[in-house]
Amino acid sequence: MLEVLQESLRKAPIVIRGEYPYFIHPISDGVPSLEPELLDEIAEHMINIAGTDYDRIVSIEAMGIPLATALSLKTGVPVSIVRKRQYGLEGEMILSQSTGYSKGELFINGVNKGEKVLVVDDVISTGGTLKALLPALEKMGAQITNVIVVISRGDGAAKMRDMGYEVDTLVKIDVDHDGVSILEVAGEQQ
Ligand SMILES: O=P(O)(O)OC[C@H]1O[C@H](OP(=O)(O)OP(=O)(O)O)[C@H](O)[C@@H]1O
Ligand SMILES: Nc1nc2[nH]cnc2c(=O)[nH]1
Repeated sequence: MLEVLQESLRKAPIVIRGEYPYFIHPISDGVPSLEPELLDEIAEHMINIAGTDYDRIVSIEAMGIPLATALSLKTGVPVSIVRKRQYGLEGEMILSQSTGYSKGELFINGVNKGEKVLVVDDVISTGGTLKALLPALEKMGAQITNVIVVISRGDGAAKMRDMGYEVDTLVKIDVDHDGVSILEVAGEQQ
């Protein structure tokens, strides 16, 4: 299951950002090369989890964009990207994002009251991003049907569950200075 994703994670290099061992992978960074087979495997898996019954796919720049695009092409569902830049459009929602290595603001546009929304992203780590985003989408009147994140590292997904949000993840990993270890793969017995 998810063989292309697992193989690519085993090859992921690590760089140190401050104290934080940061893995570099096509899905989370777009480098060195994001192969269509990998995107296809992930998009198919997301459709197996969430189906296609939603009005909008919401994802976060930068690395949610290829995932949301691949899913949109398969499902015919439109995409709204949560941006790190302000547009000042009517109804724009502003929120504060904090990750393990950055802080900033996010801006949501294009999500309409009453819409069924699928949220996808590349990585969940501290959960800081989704902790800010999911309540904001609900405040805008969206009904969140599923939240799917490709790679889980750390306890962000568990924290989101404690807040009442189920986050499906495709692989759980651990990262240290030597590389990535795969702890769990969706749909596989451990
Ligand atoms: O669970 P968290 O600790 O919040 O981390 C997860 C966030 O970190 C990454 O984005 P990043 O802000 O690095 O932006 P990028 O996609 O532009 O690289 C990832 O795409 C998530 O949005
Ligand atoms: N690429 C990448 N994205 C992340 N988002 C949260 N942690 C990480 C990480 O270690 N690597």
